Amino acid sequence: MAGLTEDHQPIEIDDIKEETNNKFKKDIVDRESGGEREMAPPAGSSSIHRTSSRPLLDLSKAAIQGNFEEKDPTILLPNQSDDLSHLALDIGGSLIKLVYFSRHEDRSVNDRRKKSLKEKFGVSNSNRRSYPILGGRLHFVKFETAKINECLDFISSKQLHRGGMDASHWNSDDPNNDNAVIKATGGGAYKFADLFKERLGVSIDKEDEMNCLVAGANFLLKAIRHEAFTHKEGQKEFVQIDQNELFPYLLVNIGSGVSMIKVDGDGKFQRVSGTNVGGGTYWGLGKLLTKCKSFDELLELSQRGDNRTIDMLVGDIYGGMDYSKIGLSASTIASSFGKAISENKDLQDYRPEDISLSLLRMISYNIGQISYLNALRFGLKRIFFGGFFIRGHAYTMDTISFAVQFWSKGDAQAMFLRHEGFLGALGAFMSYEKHGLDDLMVHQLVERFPMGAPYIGGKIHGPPLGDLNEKISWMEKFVQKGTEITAPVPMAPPGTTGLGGFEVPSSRGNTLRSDASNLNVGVLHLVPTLEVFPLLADPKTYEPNTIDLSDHSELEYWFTVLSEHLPDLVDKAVASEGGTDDAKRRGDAFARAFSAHLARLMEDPAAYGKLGLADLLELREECLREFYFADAYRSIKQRENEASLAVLPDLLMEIDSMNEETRLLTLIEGVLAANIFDWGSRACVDLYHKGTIIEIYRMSRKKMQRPWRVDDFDLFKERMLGSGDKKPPPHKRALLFVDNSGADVILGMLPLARELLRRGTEVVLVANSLPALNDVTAIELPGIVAEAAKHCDILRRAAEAGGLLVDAMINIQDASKENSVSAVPLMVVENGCGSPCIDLRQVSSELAAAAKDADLIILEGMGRALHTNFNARFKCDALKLAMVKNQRLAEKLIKGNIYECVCRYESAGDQNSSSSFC
Ligand SMILES: CC(C)(COP(=O)(O)O)[C@@H](O)C(=O)NCCC(=O)O
Ligand SMILES: [Mn+2]
Repeated sequence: MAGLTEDHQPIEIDDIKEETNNKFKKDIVDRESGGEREMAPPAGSSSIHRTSSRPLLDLSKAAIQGNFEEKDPTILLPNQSDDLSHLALDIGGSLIKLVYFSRHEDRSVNDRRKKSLKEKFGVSNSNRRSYPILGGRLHFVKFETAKINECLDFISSKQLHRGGMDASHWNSDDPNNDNAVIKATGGGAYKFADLFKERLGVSIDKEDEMNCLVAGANFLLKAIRHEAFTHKEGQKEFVQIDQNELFPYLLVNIGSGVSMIKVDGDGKFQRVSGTNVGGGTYWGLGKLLTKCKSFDELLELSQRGDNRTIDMLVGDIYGGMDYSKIGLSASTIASSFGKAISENKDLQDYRPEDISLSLLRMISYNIGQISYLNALRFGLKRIFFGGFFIRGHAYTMDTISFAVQFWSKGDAQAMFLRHEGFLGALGAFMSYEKHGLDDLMVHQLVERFPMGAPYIGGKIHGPPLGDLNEKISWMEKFVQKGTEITAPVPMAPPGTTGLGGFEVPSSRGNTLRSDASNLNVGVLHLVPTLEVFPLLADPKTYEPNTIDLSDHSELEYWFTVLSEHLPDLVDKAVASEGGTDDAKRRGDAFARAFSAHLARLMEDPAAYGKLGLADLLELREECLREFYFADAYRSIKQRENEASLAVLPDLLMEIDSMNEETRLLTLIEGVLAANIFDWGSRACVDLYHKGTIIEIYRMSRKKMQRPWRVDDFDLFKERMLGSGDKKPPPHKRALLFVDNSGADVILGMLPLARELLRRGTEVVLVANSLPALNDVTAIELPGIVAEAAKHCDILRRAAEAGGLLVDAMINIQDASKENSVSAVPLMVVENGCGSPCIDLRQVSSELAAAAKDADLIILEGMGRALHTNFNARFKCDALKLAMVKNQRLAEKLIKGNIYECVCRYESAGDQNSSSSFC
């Protein structure tokens, strides 16, 4: 991603002051001598490529991120990728599964704002990064074993075998390690060991398959929030597993044969049973009976089958009746393939589709039944199924679920894993010592779905994508070739696989596709700095999303909103990059990629884990970043900032002429009115064509009559000003989660912050780490505050005290040194997100540190206070302020209309309070 100069243009390394460049190079050398990997760039070179022996930093296209005038700006290295990689493999009979980790060096250099925060809050994690997605990434890729050479090319092109590992550790001290070793499991680890040595010069360290399966499953179940799911009648439902209650469980791995493993803890397990009737049986018999050429083809066939033509049902024996005395319905399979005995038919008289389905049900039921009996034997309630037989196939999962449900009478539950194909490879990966990943917690992992990941991770793919250009041309080819993903998706509820396992599947359309693209695994970003927001009243039950997209009509609605917004967004994004041909091409690719994501999710809403509106909105931002659109709304934000700053002094004067009570009301009205500046809302964007920013702001303020639709202002006022003679103490520290640039932050939130400061409350402005729509970012805020501070003593002193003002303000600082000593500080922290919404289970460590002494939270805007967190409860006082800029949401959430407002206040001690709907 390119960095921004002050006029927000991308800059190249040549543009960076020589001093900065030298400083940066020195910084790298300093860090090396501090014990990190050696990676000194050769003098005078700005583009450094890997040597064959070890990875080096690639400084080409390095760019400053943030304010160019900062003394120690953050420098990003867009071309530096996968600098430290580690790889593990599971080489099976048909597929090679590859898990590799790319760790990025901490590329941020000193940042004054962060330094002062560190002093103030004592942020403990020394590993902090300014850029939330640079920690490291875990990638999941597959190849056909028959095409092992493609796999070797992939490893070689990414130099994944050169991760600096010795026999058991990574981070070997010897970078010229000739004894490089790759951990691998599966039969192919033995079969292809020589080939790996010959082609890549590496040895294979063979890991026990069962060990790996268990280690992989344990890691996934502990570290990934939406990993396990149940599957009933075509519907996935994610199950939140409490880490402390994970063990014991039964892991059923369905490969060619089936293993049943009782897992009691990390490294504690026992293979308690198994069956020789497994995936190999289905594929082998299926091949003989149907002449299918591949496993997927056989599964595909089953979707069009009717097993009643070949299975003997209870009804066939009892003249169409149920055998109700023992609880068997007429449609229950009495004997798989049993009809073939009495009918005078040959193999060719049966449809291959029916044979395939009959086989699939026979084997799935059998596995489900044996699994349940073993669970019963050991008193296990949870059974997780994995292995190549399942491969995301809806009908298989339904059948197994039904069998477990049926035999346990609902007592036990079958669960499946989203990364089920990668258990072994992940386990092999976990067997490297000292990578520390086994200690990672749920909140430190963020799964992203870059274009390519759902396809290369799921489908077996060809040569690796190198750079963005390749990705774009790949997208172009992809769209030309297969229209099924970008084609309009039918707006029908997802098909079901039938009423339980013993019935005939009622619908077997696209949603039951057996192909491997159903395995949607993204890239796991490991961000050790993320933390759970410490002020959440109950983190375990916290659910960020207010809108549940598993309701199909909701999904359909938001799908349409986002699709319709796309052309305008692409225009803005392309313009933000100068409207060049390259930008247009990227814009086009972005639109295709995002449409493909939307189509995929319409087809299978749970494809990427549990889907909420916040996830969709974040996906859009991530997709923009993937195609190198750093900040699509940058010029709009700048224009609105300038216009708002120009009228701020008049607004402050007007506010200062009021008494305390009127002032507080005016300030809250101001926040609500200014929240109208939202470039993500279609209605608002239509409005902007009708007047200038200031005209719209005036109009919006005029309409601010109370009562608002949700109006807890009186409660808030009482806490702030007291009633009668009782004057409550001010809050100690307030966290203000700010939303949009321009009027929203400058004419709305800053004046409110100023009031709090004036009353002796420390204020922390919490802003996005990365751009999203027209939201203000933590990097932009200090500049805005500095401008505002030119017109206001309170803000200036507080900003100085909070370490916000930099060199530009040094003269003013000197002039008012005495005042600044006593002022309560105004600070800025980044929230760790790049989305219009906020998931408080994963926030930056600096926000978590700032939250520790906070006793007031103000969440502002539709994304942060309505789409997410509307129902969130906090340990301290919380004020949620937003204008509802969408008619449907207004009706649904507040039983009101578009442009009505929410002022919801919940005090710390009053967790059960319900707001006053007016
Ligand atoms: C993306 C947004 C949540 C941003 O709102 P904000 O948080 O800035 O108040 C909002 O603009 C939105 O929900 N837009 C989509 C709905 C619509 O166009 O009506
Ligand atoms: Mn916003």
